[in-house]
Parts: sequence; structure tokens; C-alpha cells
Amino acid sequence: MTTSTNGAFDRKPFIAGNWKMNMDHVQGITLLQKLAWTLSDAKHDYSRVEVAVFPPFTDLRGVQTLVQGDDLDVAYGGQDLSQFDSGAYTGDISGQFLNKLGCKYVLVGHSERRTIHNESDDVLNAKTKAAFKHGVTPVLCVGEGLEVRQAGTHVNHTLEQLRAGVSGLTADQAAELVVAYEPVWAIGTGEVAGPEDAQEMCAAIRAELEQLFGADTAAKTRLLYGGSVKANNAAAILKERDVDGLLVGGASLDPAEFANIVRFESHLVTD
Ligand SMILES: O=C[C@H](O)COP(=O)(O)O
Repeated sequence: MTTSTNGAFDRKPFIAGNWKMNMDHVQGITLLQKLAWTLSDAKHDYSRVEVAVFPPFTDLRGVQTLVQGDDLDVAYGGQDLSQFDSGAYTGDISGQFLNKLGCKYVLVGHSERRTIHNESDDVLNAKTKAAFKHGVTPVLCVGEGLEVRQAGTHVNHTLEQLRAGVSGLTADQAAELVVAYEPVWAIGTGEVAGPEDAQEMCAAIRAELEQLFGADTAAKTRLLYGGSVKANNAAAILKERDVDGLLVGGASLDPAEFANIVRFESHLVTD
């Protein structure tokens, strides 16, 4: 992520916390309150670094109430959505419902959805389009498993997922889209892809978006890295030119740790 001489970033940094299947609706409120207090104490400038949380569906109404009631500048989103608008799809959640709850974002194709729920590239493309249809910005997750990484085909593999996910989008949608590169071997394992690994893939993703949608569009799309991010490695990853933010799992459940990740710029000065 490069900065201009006035300290502005090329793209607004985006720090997102994916709570996964953690935190019931009472715990979720407490976590968000603590995060907001911590960031407020630290005088966090939300206009400089955007913050979002992705709670379980059952927490979203409580999160909405807290965000509205306390006028918090924290965005929130769903961890998944249906590719369909409504109907006989037991257990699924429509993008329309997420929109109605004030969700700004929704995760699409997290590796845990791709593997545990066998979500295909075609389904994820339909979900990406459904998100846009309902006015919710998709965060499309891509990334390779350990075997692919060891075989050295991780760039091709990840770009194939990307191409499938963005197929049929307009340039405006591609510019608004957020892409999260999450090497599966680094998720929840303590194994972190090095900053250079994150940069290699984010640069490849941006180059692919440039091919597909043009340079002006690709310059706007925000690219995140995710996988065992902590406060002590966030700043180094975010120093990379094409990495615009982080998708944080485990560390987002600790408000002090997550707030420190959000405040990565204070670590940039001292690193
Ligand atoms: O969505 C977040 C990613 O799966 C990373 O999770 P993690 O930070 O626990 O490794």
C-alpha cells in the first residue's frame, strides 16, 4: 500500500473482522462495544482506515441497533448470502435481508464455505451478483490450499477463482468489489504468508482485474490479505503496495488485539 506525499493511501485501507461461528448475540454486542471504546480512546480516525465486522447472522440485528444507537462508524456485514432472492431455500439468507439490516458488505466464497459447504465457482459468481443486486458490496474470497501452494500453481489457481467470481460484472461493480486473498494453509494455523507472498498474489489479482476491466477500475478495487493476521504482523503486510487491508479471523475476537490491527499506522512509525 503506497502513500502519497500528503500521507493519503492509494485506496482507503480496510480492516475487517470475521467472527466466523463465534459470539452469540449478547457476546457480540459486548465485543463490538469494547472495540468501539478502545478505538475511541485511541482517537481512531475512521475516515482514514475503514473498520468492519462480520458477525454471525443471529447477531446482526443487535449490531445494527448498537451501531445506530451509539452512532458508531463501524461497518458490518454477513458472512454469506444466498444466490436467490427469496423462496424455499431453508437455512439461507437473502441479500435483501442483509440490506434491510444495514449490512454494507457480505463475504462471498470464504474458504470455509468453499470446502465445508462445497460452494462452486458458479454458485459464488451468482452470490457475487446477488450481493450487488441487493446493494451489498461483496468481499470475494480467493486463495489456494497447501497442496496447490507446494505444487507452485497458487497464482493460476487463485486467478481462476477470481475470474469465475467476477465473470459478468460491470467495471463499476469490479471497482466497488473487495477481493480477499486468503491462502487456506495460513488460516487459523499460525502460519502467516509473508508480506512478499501477500504482495505477489495481490499484484497478480490487480493485474488480472486490469486485463478484465481496465487499469482505472483495477486501481480502485481494494485487495485484502487474510490468514493468521495479528497486531504484530499486520503493519508489515500492509506496507506492501497492492495490499489494501486485512480480513482477520481469530484476532478479531479480541477487541484490544483487533483495535491494534486497525491502528496499524501507529506501528508503521515504530517498525
Ligand atoms: O476470515 C478470516 C480468515 O479466515 C483468517 O482467519 P484467521 O485470522 O483466524 O487465520
